[in-house]
Order: sequence, then structure tokens, then C-alpha cells
Amino acid sequence: MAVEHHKETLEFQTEVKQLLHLMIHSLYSNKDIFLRELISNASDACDKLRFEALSDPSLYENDAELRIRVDFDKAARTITITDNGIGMNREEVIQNIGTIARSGTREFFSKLSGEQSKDANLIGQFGVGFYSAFIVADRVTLTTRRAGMTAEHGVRWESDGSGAYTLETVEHPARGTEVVLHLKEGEDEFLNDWRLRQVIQTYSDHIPLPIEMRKRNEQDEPTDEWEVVNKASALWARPRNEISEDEYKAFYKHVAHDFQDPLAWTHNRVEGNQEYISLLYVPSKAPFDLFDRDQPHGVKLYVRRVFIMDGAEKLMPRYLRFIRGVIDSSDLPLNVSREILQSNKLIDNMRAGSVKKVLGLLEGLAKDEPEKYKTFWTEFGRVMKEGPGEDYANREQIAKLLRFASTENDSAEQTVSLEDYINRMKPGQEKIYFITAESYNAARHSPHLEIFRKKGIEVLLLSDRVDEWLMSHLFEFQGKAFQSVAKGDLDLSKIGSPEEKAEQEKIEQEAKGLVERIKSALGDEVAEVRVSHRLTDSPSCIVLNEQDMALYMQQMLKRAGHDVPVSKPVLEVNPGHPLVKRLEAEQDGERFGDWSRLLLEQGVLAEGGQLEDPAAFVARLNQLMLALSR
Ligand SMILES: Nc1ncnc2c1ncn2[C@@H]1O[C@H](COP(=O)(O)OP(=O)(O)OP(=O)(O)O)[C@@H](O)[C@H]1O
Repeated sequence: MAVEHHKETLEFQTEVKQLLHLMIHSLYSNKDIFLRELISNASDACDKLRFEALSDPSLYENDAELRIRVDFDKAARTITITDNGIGMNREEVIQNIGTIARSGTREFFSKLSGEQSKDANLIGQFGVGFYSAFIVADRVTLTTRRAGMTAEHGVRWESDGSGAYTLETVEHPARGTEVVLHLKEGEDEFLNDWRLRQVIQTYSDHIPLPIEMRKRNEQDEPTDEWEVVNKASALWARPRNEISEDEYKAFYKHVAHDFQDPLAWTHNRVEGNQEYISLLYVPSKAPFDLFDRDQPHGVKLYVRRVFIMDGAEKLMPRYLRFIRGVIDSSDLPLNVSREILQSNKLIDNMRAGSVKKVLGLLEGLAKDEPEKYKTFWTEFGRVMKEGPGEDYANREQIAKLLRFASTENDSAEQTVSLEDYINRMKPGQEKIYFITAESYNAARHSPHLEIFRKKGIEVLLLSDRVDEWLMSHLFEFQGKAFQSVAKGDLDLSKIGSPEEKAEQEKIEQEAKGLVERIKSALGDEVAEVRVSHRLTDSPSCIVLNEQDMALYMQQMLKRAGHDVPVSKPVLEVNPGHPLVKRLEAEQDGERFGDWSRLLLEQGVLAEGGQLEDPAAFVARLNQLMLALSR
């Protein structure tokens, strides 16, 4: 293949410019992290080489001792981080270092406020990576050669971090990547052996690769000999009682490329028929692309300390895609391929065991550290709600972890568990009542809640997008069935007194004629008209069939271009309401029809549905208002 030798100047993608600016300004107080990020990248590059070399050992080029070196030059004011990992070719450098390929990036940047403290948090969600070099450097030179290519295929990338970079083909005999940081004025503290070792030991002690620095002679001058400065043993392989909290946290920051502490973790060694170790972390902040379906999973697979692959989807179900960490098997073959992973009993067992551990960890948090659980739920609750639909076997355990807003505490915060709900159920109450709506306020103000408020029966208020899906997979919890208060026939007779029931029957009897008139006025726009036992303050509401999708969801799907089968609603009316009484007295057939339709239309609107002919609705409403004011 011909080698292009020209040097060219390329512009960073706009987002990269923004990222750089933000990073330099908001992460300055955390500036040590640049070294951890560059070492993590170097370590990932070695892992990738080790994996590719399983099928092509020639990639090692007779140098299979993977390592990372950190060096500095006081006179030149540079720090150099070198690895003999996979390296990159020209296209890969452009792809990986000049662009951010993650979807949702643009949207992410639009959320930034310009306020440094807030944005520093957001940048953490994004992951800082290679660009963190520019926190301390005003020029960065990266020289790299991909494993398996010849020396003349070296690539040199250089930038001052302001908007453009140069790219040049160079001779580079050494395989892997070398990153040289030309330090900014005032950053000389890093031109110090002790300081660099301290940062490495704080952040990178337990990555399973040796990190080397030059040995120093008696005059404290660098020699040509190198020594390992980290423990270089896999943290997860050590016994739990020998690992400190800080070591666990530092390791998390390395595997997760996060700069905040994790919320919790679980570390287990499984022995017996099958042997593996898992070290799994719950982050304290959700990444910005948590809802991107293509977002890579965060658990790395190792076989006997050798990295096999990143984000192995088979190791965690989708609803636990935010979990970060490592699973290290003693039984899988080293040359395990993605295909083998797809259907492998050992993998299935490790996954089932690890899911149990994570659910157990979350249960422990919920019980013993409610504040932390609250943080967890705020960040990841919506993803956990995908659980019951996805993981049938564990659905009771997942259901226990769910938290909801409810009429009990009148707050949008999701804090009520199903166990709390069951403990507060009224005598005679057999069902767990809930409502789904487009927003918390729509749920809270729904006319369907009127009778429940009157009787003091708690209703769970569900307004996350995933809730309708969740409730189509949750049928019961601890033997109590779930019941939407907006769907199907409502029977609260067992909770009330026998007199109430008799009273209801009487009202129904008396309103029979009215119900008939409304039914014939609306014709086939409704499946049925009946007297409502849910309403106390509103004149009417719409009730859907048990199996129907809520109106606001139907609306959303329609907007997204889906065909939604529509079934006709049931209209319930409240004969005690003054408007309905007024309607009953109306003799003019046309007006009776118009007003009946208004009852139907306001029911649809209250459900978050959309009217076929909104202008006609407004005209009818105005007529009614005029008539009533006369
Ligand atoms: N030392 C290296 N050797 C080989 N490839 C590298 C090296 N450093 C970076 N890269 C490539 O550049 C990409 C971008 O690196 P960067 O650190 O910005 O992000 P990341 O590591 O993918 O994720 P994060 O933002 O979470 O740190 C990496 O995914 C990798 O493909």
C-alpha cells in the first residue's frame, strides 16, 4: 500500500472545540486526572492488542510484554506516556482523536449552561478522555503506529487544543502510542518524579499492567533502567479484606473512565462447578446517553486476568446497562469469540449470578442507605423500570426495588415502594391502584382520582415514558393485582359500606334515561355511556378497556408515525354535577347533542388525548358558556 507522506491541517469537529474549552475551564481543580485518563487509554490499547493477538500472534512483533511508560523531561518541560498496545492508523487517529462519534453529542452540548460548577458535573457524564491532556498542556503530540503495520506507517498528530490539529505520516518503528504533553506555564509541579508516582499510585495502582518510570541514581538523575511503579496486579483478583475503599474507588474511575466516585459496588469470587470473579459498580451519575439503545454496556470480560472484550452485552441485561466493572472467568477458553459468547452456558450462569449480586446490592442500599438509594433511583430508576419486561425470572425482586410518586405524599419525587403501598392498603382493598399519564401533574389532577381521594385510597402516579410498558409487564406484587384507575370497570364496593352500594344503584337507576339520551346523541363515537362511580368533582371522564393503551401514549406513537389501533372509549358521567343536571334539563335536541359531545371531549383532553376537530370543540364550549351566562 502506498504511504501518504503529506502533512495536513484539519479542523476539530465543533463539539470537540466546545469540549476542550469546557474541560480546561471546569476541570482545572481536578487536573491530576489527565494522567489517569491517558494511562487508562494506554491500558485499553494494550488490552485490545492482547485480544487481537489471540487470533494473530504475529501482532506482538516479538514483543509480548505489554507495558506503559511515564517519563518527563525537565528541560523540555514535557511529560511522555508511551504504550506498546494496538496503536492507530491514520483513519483511526482522525476518527478517534479529531471527532466525537457518540450519538447524542450535539444534544448533550446544548444542555451546557456556561456555569462552570454545573458543567463540570455534566462533563463527568460525558467522559473526559484524551482531551483532558489539555488541562495541563498547551501542545500535545501523539505519535502512533498500529500493530502489524510497518514503521513508515507511523502517524503524528499535534494540536494546541484551540481548534485545529496537524496530521503527518512519520517513521515510527515502535508499535503503539506515545503522547507528549508540552506543559503550560505554571504546571511544573508535574516535572517531578515523586509527584508523578503519587498520581499513578493514587489512580492507577491496580490496573493489571505494569506502569514503568525511570530508575533514578543517587544524585536523583534519571537512568536508562525502568522500574514498575504500580502494583500491576488485578485489583479484582485480590481478597476483599485486603482492598481499601480508596483502592476500590480508584479502580472504578479507571474501568468506568469516570471522575466521580461510584455509589456502591459488589465484589465476589464464585467457586465450585464454575469459577469466576466479579467486581461490579453502580455509578453515582447516569451517563448522558443512558437512553441511547446502542450505548455500549459497561462490563468488561476477562479470562484468567486477560482482557477479552469490552461492553460484553451478554454479561448484563439491558436494564442494568449502567453497571460498570469486570467479570473474570477461570473456565472460558482464552480464544473465546463473540459467537461463542452468544450461546454459552458458562456465560449464562455468570450473567445470572452477577444480576443477582447487583439486585442484592441495590436491595441492601434501599434498606440500609436510603439517601444513596434515592440518588440511585433518580439517576437510574427509569432504566430499572425496563427490568420486569426484560427479566421475567427476577421480576418480583426488581418490583421490590421500584419507586413511585403517589397520592400519599403529593410530590413528584418517586419514593414510594410497593411494599409501602401494600402496608397502607385499606381494609378490604385487594388491588394496587395506579394511573399513567403524560406528566406528573396530568396524573395528579386526573378526574379518575376523585373517588380515590374521597375514600382515602392511595394511587400510584406514573408519568415516565417507560411506565406504560412497565405496567404491561407487572401483573401482581405479593399476590396483589395491579389495576389502572383509568381502565376497565371500577369496583370499590368491598372497600366502602353496604349503604354506599345501595346508594350507587339508586343513582344509576335514576340516571338511566339521561344515559340513554347521551348514548343516542353520541352514537358510535363511544362504546358505552354509564354512570360514574369514580367522579366526585368532574362532570365526566373517559374510561379505556383494560388492554387499551393510554390515550397520551397512543398520541405519542401516532406522532412518531405508528399505526395505533383505536378502540372506542367508554364515557362515564357524574349525574350529581351541576353541568350534567343542566344537560338533563335541556330540551333542545341539537343543544343536548352538542353538550353531550363536550362531556366526551373534555374527558379525552383530561386523558392527554387529542381532539379530531379542536375548533368545533371551542365553538361548542363558547356556546355553552354563553347559554349558561344568560
Ligand atoms: N493510547 C492509545 N492507543 C490507541 N488508541 C487510543 C489511545 N488513546 C486513545 N485512543 C483511541 O481514541 C479513542 C478516544 O479516546 P478518549 O480517551 O477520548 O475516549 P475513550 O477512552 O473512548 O472514552 P472516555 O471518554 O470514556 O475516556 C479511544 O476510544 C481509542 O480508540
